Amino acid sequence: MSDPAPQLEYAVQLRDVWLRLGRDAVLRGVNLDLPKGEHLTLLGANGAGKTTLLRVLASALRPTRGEGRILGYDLRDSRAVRELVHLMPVDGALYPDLTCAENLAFALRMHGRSMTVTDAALARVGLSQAADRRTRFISAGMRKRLALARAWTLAQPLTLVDEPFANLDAAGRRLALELLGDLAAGGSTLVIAAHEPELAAQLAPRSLYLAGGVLLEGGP
Ligand SMILES: Nc1ncnc2c1ncn2[C@@H]1O[C@H](COP(=O)(O)OP(=O)(O)OP(=O)(O)O)[C@@H](O)[C@H]1O
Repeated sequence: MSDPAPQLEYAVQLRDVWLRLGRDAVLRGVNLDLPKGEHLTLLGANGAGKTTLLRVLASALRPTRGEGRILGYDLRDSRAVRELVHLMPVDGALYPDLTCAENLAFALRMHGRSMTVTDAALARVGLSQAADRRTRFISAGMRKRLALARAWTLAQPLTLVDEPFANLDAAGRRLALELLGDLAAGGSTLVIAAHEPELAAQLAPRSLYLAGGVLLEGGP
């Protein structure tokens, strides 16, 4: 299948994307058109390939076969894609020896943004008291809050979130909905991989289901 023509109204265009890791084909002929501003919930059992697909969309993994565009840029143009996309991995991908405030400031600096918003972002996620604690010493839920604060502060045009509700208490899940809702309202397109379809659907009513590396419409 040929490279899709760049269409600026699409956040994601994938054509027959295959990805092989080791011996296994983890993604098998994935096709996807996601218009800008239309948010997507990605469902599927453990090991179905959700994280792998998010990593392909972030240009962190290159398809073995097939083509794709992110906001009009070829997926192979990693530099351009990474300027526009934020991937929030399931473990938060924080630097364990940096404090909460330093983790946020570092991300902002890497994107040439002002670091003056760090305090406000920490306050927004209830982590003001933990600002100076190294992230290796905070709880999994606090790390999730910090990773959400980083995604919210960066507010990239395409935000990919892997299990944003995992490890959060009820207040944390409400906060995740609010922060991701702010991102959507601000114009970021969201792709949310989650095991909580009813929560994710509040933000992203369109859902697709991965099974054995194949992307299907609807639920299981
Ligand atoms: N680096 C790797 N090398 C080989 N296989 C891998 C690698 N990373 C992931 N896989 C395999 O790819 C498949 C899909 O994994 P992936 O993490 O994308 O699933 P997932 O849908 O996100 O699962 P979960 O819901 O458990 O987070 C799994 O079978 C996994 O073992």
